Amino acid sequence: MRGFDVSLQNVVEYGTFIGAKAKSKEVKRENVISGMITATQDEGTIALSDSALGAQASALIVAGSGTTAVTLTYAVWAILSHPVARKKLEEEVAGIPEDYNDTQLEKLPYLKAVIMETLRLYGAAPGSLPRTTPEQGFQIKGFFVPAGTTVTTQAYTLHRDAAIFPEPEKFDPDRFYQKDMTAAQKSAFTPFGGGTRVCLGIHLAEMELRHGLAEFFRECRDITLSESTTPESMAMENYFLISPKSKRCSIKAKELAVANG
Ligand code: HEM
Repeated sequence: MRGFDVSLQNVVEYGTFIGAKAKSKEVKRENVISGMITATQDEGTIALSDSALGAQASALIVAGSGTTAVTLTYAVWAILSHPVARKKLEEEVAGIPEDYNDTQLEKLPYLKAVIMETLRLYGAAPGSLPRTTPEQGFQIKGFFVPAGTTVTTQAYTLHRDAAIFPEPEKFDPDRFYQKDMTAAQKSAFTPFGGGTRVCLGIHLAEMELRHGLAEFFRECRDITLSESTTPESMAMENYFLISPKSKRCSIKAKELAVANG
């Protein structure tokens, strides 16, 4: 717990530092925090305080780093554990030019399918996302839920509903490969949440996943999982953000063992 407190403290301190830097105009390039300052000034609303800016920056660090990192970690594990998927992905990403860009990556159908299947099984935040019903209450499937009730749904079980995703426990990118999702899949597939509070970083996260996986599976053709990486070591723990029980997915290149994640 002490370790957690220290980490949180570090994030808050760094967030405050970023906020102060953006305010002092030391950073020449526009970034999301300086954008917030400009937007509130333009609208004539009260300027964001240093602590509010720091809190925004800290929240983005927390929401935007571990989430993508753990999803990438599970993606690498899943692909290295499935030789057919690995071969298809390696062949697809090997076909793009050396100086590839994101527009080219977006057009790769197998990479897209791998990312969707990873997000289905190993999206970083698959737990409850609470909402409060509006003042007029809420009608759903013939039931009335009174105003002010906390309601929630979560991706974990929706993504493992066999009626929507057959053989749900199977890592199978082909279920999304060059196929449109069914209507039921579209409404159940919520790795980034949904509605007005949907993940703010959805497009950045998808871009990071595309780049991370494309680069890894172009460059690391001789990588295998280390013996210590097993379904047990990768079993999912969930304290709002998931992580493997062992906190890592160890891989090795030829004789050299490296830790990933
Ligand atoms: C694979 C990576 C990611 C996953 C799976 C993920 C997932 C989620 C989920 C499930 C939520 C809750 C949405 C809801 O309540 O409906 C969320 C919220 C949020 N995410 Fe992400 N996220 C990822 C990456 C990122 C990145 C890269 C950023 C920004 C740099 C980010 C910023 C945020 C923010 C700011 C919120 C709060 C939005 C709000 O309450 O209005 N996320 N994310």
